[in-house]
Amino acid sequence: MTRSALQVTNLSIRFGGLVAVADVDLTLNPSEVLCIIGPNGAGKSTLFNLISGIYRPSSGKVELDGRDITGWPAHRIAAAGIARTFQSSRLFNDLTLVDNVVIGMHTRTRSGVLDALLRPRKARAELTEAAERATELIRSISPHLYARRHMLAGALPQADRRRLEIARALASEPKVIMLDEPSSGMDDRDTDALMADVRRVMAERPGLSFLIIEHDMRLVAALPDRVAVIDYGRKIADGQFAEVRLMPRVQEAYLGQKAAQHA
Ligand SMILES: Nc1ncnc2c1ncn2[C@@H]1O[C@H](COP(=O)(O)OP(=O)(O)OP(=O)(O)O)[C@@H](O)[C@H]1O
Repeated sequence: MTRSALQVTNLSIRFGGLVAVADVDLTLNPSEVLCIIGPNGAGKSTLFNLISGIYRPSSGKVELDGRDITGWPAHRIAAAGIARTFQSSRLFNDLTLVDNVVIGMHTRTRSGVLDALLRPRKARAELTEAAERATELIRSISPHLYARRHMLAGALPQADRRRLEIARALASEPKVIMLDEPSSGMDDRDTDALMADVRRVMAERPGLSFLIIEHDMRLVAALPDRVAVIDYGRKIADGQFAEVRLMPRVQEAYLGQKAAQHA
């Protein structure tokens, strides 16, 4: 049996009286795309924060490639092979695209501040090599971004900012990459380009898995191998989108939200 890339078992977190994530089980296989969907406030981002070490779970287990990483701090989890993007952009606007990606490599570079002070030549050589690798990575992800690699990130339109964030996440050479609403703020054309980028990245990196929170049903219907639905912190469905979308519980979860919005 193949080992799962990511295994989440009975994962829960409470904030005071609120159980934001409740006994969630998830399996993400190598080379798989799994989308997490669910109404606003269902607990999707909190689940990401638990997996990536921003929050410590109240109970449950997270395993990466068979290794128990539960409760590890975020930087250790990143170094172990989980990269992520956030709903709101975390780019350095005053740095070029290449430098933003170089920063994403920090879990893979060896020189620290002390090295830079004590062995500046070695640190400089490592930085030059990182810039070359960052440039190559940008080229492999998107010719469009490659043409803009020396621009400041702050000058990029929204869709390119998202692409760059994915490039930066990939720079740490992760086993699992988690994208939090990658298509938000994109039109249909940009969303199609994003899906093409993800497929290209996957084709070039056998074994890499994607966990994606998404609201755009066009993407959810087309991109993932599987979909997991979260509602009130619990997983209420897991399977092919075509089947999951017809489940009464899933329809109720979304209808409940629409009713609340119209109240
Ligand atoms: N640090 C926190 N302290 C207290 N409550 C929190 C905290 N983080 C999240 N919550 C609560 O947990 C619940 C789940 O929030 P979360 O942001 O995970 O939902 P979501 O599914 O990602 O929503 P959206 O689709 O709107 O981004 C919400 O009720 C939220 O208010």
